[in-house]
Amino acid sequence: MRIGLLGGSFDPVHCAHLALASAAREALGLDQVQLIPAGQPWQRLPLGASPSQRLEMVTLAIQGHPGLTANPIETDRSGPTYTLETLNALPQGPDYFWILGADQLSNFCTWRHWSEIAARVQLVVAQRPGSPLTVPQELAQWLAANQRELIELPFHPLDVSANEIRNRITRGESTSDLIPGVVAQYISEHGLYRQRTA
Ligand SMILES: Nc1ncnc2c1ncn2[C@@H]1O[C@H](COP(=O)(O)OP(=O)(O)OP(=O)(O)O)[C@@H](O)[C@H]1O
Ligand SMILES: O=C(O)c1ccc[n+]([C@@H]2O[C@H](COP(=O)([O-])O)[C@@H](O)[C@H]2O)c1
Repeated sequence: MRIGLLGGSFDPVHCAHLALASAAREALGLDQVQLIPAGQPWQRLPLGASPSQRLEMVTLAIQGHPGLTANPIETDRSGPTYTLETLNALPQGPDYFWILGADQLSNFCTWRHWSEIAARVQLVVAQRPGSPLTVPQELAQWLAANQRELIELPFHPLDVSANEIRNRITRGESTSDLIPGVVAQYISEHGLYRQRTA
């Protein structure tokens, strides 16, 4: 089994997340890609939606996307969300591919025990407008020393961010081009992002 993992705050999930997960699945021949909403993304708090709301939005968003699943492993856990803890809790056996955008790659060496994460998964990075795709020096050295490579995913750049979506909702503007209709409806029904949280 080859399983892709796309972790995120998903506050809210948007079309670039879905495109990224599907692109990785196709390009790398993955059996499935699991979207994993972080329970308490410690570098991100406060968030506009609760862990269960972000999980529900992801569950709605992946409807009709074959091979994409929502994994509640991090929203079911309490305390700050550390990716290594998640990897430790996943079943052994499959080959895991951790998918991330260029912005998070730049940040990767601030993750808790990042080198253990890099040893456990194949890292897969996608370009993102506004974030030059640069490999942090420490990670580049680690990859070379451990004869490991970073996979660069062929991915058509999409200038979409959850921050832009939250801002638009706060301003009362449409987000229909950036998020699935079911997610827009959920946000409206739950009154999310009408006021700025950070
Ligand atoms: N437009 C995009 N292109 C490529 N990767 C993306 C894009 N949007 C999000 N990602 C990646 O998806 C993962 C989860 O992202 P996250 O849930 O934090 O969304 P975000 O849009 O970056 O949020 P925010 O705007 O609040 O910072 C991260 O690895 C991020 O780099
Ligand atoms: O493990 C860590 O210390 C760590 C630090 C920062 C980010 N992450 C993970 O990176 C993913 C993307 O995070 P974010 O902030 O872009 O939503 C998400 O799965 C986070 O849990 C993980």
